[in-house]
Amino acid sequence: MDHQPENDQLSSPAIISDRVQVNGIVTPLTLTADGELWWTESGRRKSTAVKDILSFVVESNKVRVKTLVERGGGICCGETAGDYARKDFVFEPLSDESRKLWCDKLHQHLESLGRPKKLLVFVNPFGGKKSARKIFLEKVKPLFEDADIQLEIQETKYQLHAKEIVRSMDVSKYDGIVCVSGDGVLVEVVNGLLERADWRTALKLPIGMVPAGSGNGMIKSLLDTVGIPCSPTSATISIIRGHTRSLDVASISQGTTKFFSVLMLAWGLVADIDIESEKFRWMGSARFDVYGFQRIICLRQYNGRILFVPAPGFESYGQPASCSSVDKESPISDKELGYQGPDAKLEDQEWREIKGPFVSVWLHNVPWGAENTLAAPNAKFSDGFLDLIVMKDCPKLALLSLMTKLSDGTHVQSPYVAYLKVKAFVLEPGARIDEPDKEGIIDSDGEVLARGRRSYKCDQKALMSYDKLQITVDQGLATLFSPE
Ligand SMILES: Nc1ncnc2c1ncn2[C@@H]1O[C@H](COP(=O)(O)OP(=O)(O)OP(=O)(O)O)[C@@H](O)[C@H]1O
Repeated sequence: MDHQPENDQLSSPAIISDRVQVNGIVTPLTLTADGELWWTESGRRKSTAVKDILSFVVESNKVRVKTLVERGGGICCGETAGDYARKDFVFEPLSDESRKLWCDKLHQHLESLGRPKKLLVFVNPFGGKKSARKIFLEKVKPLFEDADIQLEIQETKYQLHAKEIVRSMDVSKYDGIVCVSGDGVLVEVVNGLLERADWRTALKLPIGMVPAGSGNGMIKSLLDTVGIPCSPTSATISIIRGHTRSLDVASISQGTTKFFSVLMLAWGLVADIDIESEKFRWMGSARFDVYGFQRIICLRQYNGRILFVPAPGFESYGQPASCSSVDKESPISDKELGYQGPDAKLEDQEWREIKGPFVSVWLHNVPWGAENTLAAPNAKFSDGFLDLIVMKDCPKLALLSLMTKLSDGTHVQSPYVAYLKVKAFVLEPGARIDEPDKEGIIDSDGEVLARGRRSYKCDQKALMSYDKLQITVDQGLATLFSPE
């Protein structure tokens, strides 16, 4: 016998409930305020997963609802991808009037969700294993189309192309920007938005990531935080749902030159592995492990000094230091319209210092540096602090074992690692101790920020010189599409 779902079985009130035909059988169908569809089939009650109606179309007398259900749930068959399956649910209202009412209610429900309607999508055909185009066409575009999201697609043609577009685009035309790429394009987008005169408004535009690079640290951090596997499908679904979260932005400055970082800054071992392994780009993310092993066997140490303003609770790290080497913020000229970095009174802060030699200095904004690297397990997206991971002297065997611990973040428990949170940071990079005529590389978000003398590809120009640079954090400045 057909029966309506009991109200206490529904997760939220019914928006509409009516008898319809499903697979030729008349059954009650209910749409709840949470976006669940309930119907009975062969005497059993079924439901789609909450809030996973993507869109619907009317096909003659029938209504086709495009849905996503969690793998293993529901009854329809369709493509299974990640933890979700795309399924169509088709029903036939018993009258024209009922069909119109269903369409109105489904439309109202979808409108109430605040999902993005138009997105600018960057596809980087060069990132990672050069598969972004394929990922976009096979995994991303069909889902966006099913969700009725209008796309403006832009393949990036060269380095900084995305930044160039973002700097001058009409932000009011879009509900978000999507990067089908690695973290490099995301950083370009954030920097492009911050260089605009209207950066305050522009930064409210949510940015979504679909993993198609080598590292994919940002999207891994976003999805892993809520226990979702890092896949193009889950990333696309989280963009479709339209939830957002704010993200701290670190301003790195050297004199009047500025760079805005959202992922990390590395100097020493991590930077050398990240940048010098580019010659193994064809290996995908395995390049980091292979080259990492090589770098530890021939370990380098660097002279230098770091200064930092510790977050509350981390005041015991390092030694007290004077703020004399901290630059006062440079005055803003009329020509500089973009964001100038946070208005922090650095000279009034309690600075501490650690002197070299260093094996590695690593600052992290989010937990994952790459899909297999939980660099800073305690990092938060918008706590206003950067996690600092410092390694000084460390035996090679211990270092090799630490490499294996990067995948679950337990490296920070090692007695060879100092792990703390900082509000501001100064790096004074020095030369290698084994070959003092050679210097290192400073890497921010996977790109070279500065190259020292006789370092890898030292003839190529970088944004900053291999010299003192200063970092401050602005809490929650950028906006990301996020699964929750
Ligand atoms: N058509 C292109 N040719 C060459 N480089 C490009 C092109 N389009 C974009 N780029 C540059 O490719 C660089 C790397 O891109 P991306 O971050 O997407 O991949 P990745 O470096 O493999 O991944 P990750 O940053 O996550 O490690 C960026 O600096 C970007 O500017």
